[in-house]
Amino acid sequence: QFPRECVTPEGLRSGQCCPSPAETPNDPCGSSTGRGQCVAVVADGRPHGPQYPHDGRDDRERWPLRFFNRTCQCNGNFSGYNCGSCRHGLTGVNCDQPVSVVRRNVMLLSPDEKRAFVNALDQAKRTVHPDIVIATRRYQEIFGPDGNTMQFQNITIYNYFVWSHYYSVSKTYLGPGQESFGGVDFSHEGPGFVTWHRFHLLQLERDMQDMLQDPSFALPYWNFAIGGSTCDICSDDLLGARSSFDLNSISSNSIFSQWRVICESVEDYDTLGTICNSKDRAHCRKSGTESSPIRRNPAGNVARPMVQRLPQPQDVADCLELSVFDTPPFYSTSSESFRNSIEGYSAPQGNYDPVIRSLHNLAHLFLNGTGGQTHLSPNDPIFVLLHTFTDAIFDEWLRRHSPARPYTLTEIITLAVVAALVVVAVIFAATTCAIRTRSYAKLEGRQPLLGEQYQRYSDEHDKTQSVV
Ligand SMILES: O=C(O)c1cc2cc(O)c(O)cc2[nH]1
Repeated sequence: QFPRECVTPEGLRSGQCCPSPAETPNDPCGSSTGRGQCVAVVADGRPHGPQYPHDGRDDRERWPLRFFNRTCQCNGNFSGYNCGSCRHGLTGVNCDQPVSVVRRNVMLLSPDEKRAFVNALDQAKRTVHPDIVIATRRYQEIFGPDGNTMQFQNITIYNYFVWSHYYSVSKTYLGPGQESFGGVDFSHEGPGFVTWHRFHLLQLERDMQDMLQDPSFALPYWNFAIGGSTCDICSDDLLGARSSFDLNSISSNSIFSQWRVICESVEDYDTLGTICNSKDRAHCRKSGTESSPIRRNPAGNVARPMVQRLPQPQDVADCLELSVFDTPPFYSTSSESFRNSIEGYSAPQGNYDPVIRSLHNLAHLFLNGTGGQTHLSPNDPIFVLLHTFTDAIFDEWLRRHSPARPYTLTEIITLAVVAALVVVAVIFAATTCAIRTRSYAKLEGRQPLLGEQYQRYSDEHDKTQSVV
């Protein structure tokens, strides 16, 4: 997924993706106005962990170096692929006006607010992303059969949200006739789980703010930690009630019954070596089959009773007690790890047990359908609300256990200077004391004990009373 302006044959061959902000053409990254500059990308070069035994086989390794090695680095409050937008929470031409973006409990929205949110999601499902296009082939084939037909497609704002999640979890293609490697997931089962999903949500929130031209638009959240087996947000004024005709479908009174899922033909992508793309639908239509509606059957997985109920409020309280963010082996088998507990591969109290599913994972599996399969889950818009709540718990954990931030160079220098001054002051004070003590000791024999002014104490007077 890249800015549309960067995916020309010349753009990709140059390895540089440094577009100009819309207001200032021919000004890469808005450098002439101090918004940013075009710099070499520095990607993590450390070796992969044991879970991923390949090297150089997957476009996603050391992202985005397979495609681009120079991109915009924005200054201060500026942000975006061309530094043409503001950091979250800021607005205005100079990005210096704070704007409050408050995520609220979706159940507490007014009927008008609920309607506006549902309509905004539906608009995002239908609106082509103004800036971003998706790759439909791996890098090897990205220039097309003739070397000049770029293999990128437009995608809608919401489908881009679905696609990027799919891209992060999809298998590593090892070549024709070889089984793809499914042992790695770039956004789950590891320390990046909470931060990856935080950025994912911020991207959608930002895209919807731009679409609605409302910089204060906030995604609401679903408090899924309510126990029991009722999906409280599954009503037609929110995310869609259950259909009366099909246990696995959404009621036709909900706009979400009209939504069609993308990225479901994983076997085809593997065989053809393609990536999920919107041609799926055309292909399916030609062959007489539409792509599928969202499937959802909350609490309906009778084969797995453990996932027929939602997490309990105490589960949230318990995982917030874990003070260590993540623990070795930094995987879905970690114990005493806040990350693995909120993700839901260990118990909320921290102990790992392979049969346990809790918190975030349990909420996904409870949905029992599209929302419970990693390559498809964001197709069900409940994903958005499930993850804003997961993110709220992460936010609370950061407030309670915020790991000490490493000092910056300026802070280190300031601390060193202050420490040096303190040492000099202590040495000076100690030396002065020592010299004075020595000279007083010499005088002691000749001086009255309390000095001149205290000689007016009269023996007749109360010793506590001054006669000065
Ligand atoms: O089986 C699980 O634990 C499971 C399913 C599922 C689906 C999903 O979209 C996730 O993000 C996580 C997840 N875990």
